[in-house]
Amino acid sequence: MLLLGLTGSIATGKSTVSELLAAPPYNLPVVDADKVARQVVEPGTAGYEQIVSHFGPSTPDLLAPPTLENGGEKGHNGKGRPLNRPALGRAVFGAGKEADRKVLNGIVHPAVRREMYKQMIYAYFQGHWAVVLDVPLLFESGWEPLCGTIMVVAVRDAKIQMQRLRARDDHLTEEDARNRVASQWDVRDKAERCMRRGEKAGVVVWNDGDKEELRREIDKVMAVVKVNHPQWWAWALLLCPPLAATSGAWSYVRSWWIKRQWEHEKQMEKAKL
Ligand SMILES: CC(C)(COP(=O)(O)OP(=O)(O)OC[C@H]1O[C@@H](n2cnc3c(N)ncnc32)[C@H](O)[C@@H]1O)[C@@H](O)C(=O)NCCC(=O)NCCS
Ligand SMILES: Nc1ncnc2c1ncn2[C@@H]1O[C@H](COP(=O)(O)OP(=O)(O)OP(=O)(O)O)[C@@H](O)[C@H]1O
Repeated sequence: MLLLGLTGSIATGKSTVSELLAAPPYNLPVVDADKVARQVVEPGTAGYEQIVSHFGPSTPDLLAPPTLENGGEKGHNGKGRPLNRPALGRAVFGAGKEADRKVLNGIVHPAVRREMYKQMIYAYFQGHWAVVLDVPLLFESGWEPLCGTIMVVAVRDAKIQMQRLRARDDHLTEEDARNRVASQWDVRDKAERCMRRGEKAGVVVWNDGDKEELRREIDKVMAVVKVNHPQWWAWALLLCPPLAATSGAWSYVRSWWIKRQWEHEKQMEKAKL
């Protein structure tokens, strides 16, 4: 089964693409890291407790105000009110907040990884030819070598990204939006890094146009991905676990090598400046 990593930067269109891939004619299962990241910090989880204990003292509005809809003072399950996500966002995105963001990532990411592995294994045993891993921080958090193919959804014009982000999340101020964009790698760098993997292992979808154009672009790109990863190969991997292990290991080593070379080049470029 192909692990198709879907990434980009904030508001460049990953969720829009994952909806297209989950619908006919593709019907692919999607493991959505943002969705899982919400589940693992619901009241009553270990993630929730750790976030409240670390960020509570410095963030007075960390929990959503009590309302009838969210279950009042003690929340729906009696384990606390849900997190006030915009407030937590302000605590971790922005200049000088890298250490707090690291703490939050350290709490959330291991739990996200565990849940994502479970969902991937489930998709493998269902015999799908591919599973989409929708992971915004795929490159930043080292998931890249796991993916047989990576699809980066990118925009050439940074203004479009900002406009779409502000239109979708109207609770964000312009500064909030800028901080969020700046907390990730530049999406054009991600596109370049993706192309470095070669056509079989990396595709870039440019999403500066309208949604109809995006759909056409996806159809074009998916035709290439399907030729490179046919259904018979998915069945061969399912029926022959040693083949799956060898193929997975080869793909991992190749991707790791490309990642290493890229990092080396970037270091050399920095040293020249
Ligand atoms: C800070 C939080 C509470 C803000 O919640 P909010 O509902 O406003 O945003 P949401 O979770 O929908 O994320 C929106 C987008 O922000 C970006 N983003 C989220 N977390 C991070 C992060 N730690 N670093 C950089 N970008 C991030 C992603 O592009 C994501 O798609 C939330 O983003 C969070 O818990 N982040 C840490 C977990 C994480 O890294 N999630 C990303 C997928 S693993
Ligand atoms: N081609 C397009 N034309 C117009 N609007 C678009 C296009 N692609 C995406 N959008 C809109 O831009 C916004 C951001 O898209 P989307 O939510 O898919 O991004 P994302 O990369 O998943 O963001 P995040 O990282 O925050 O999860 C959404 O409101 C979406 O409807």
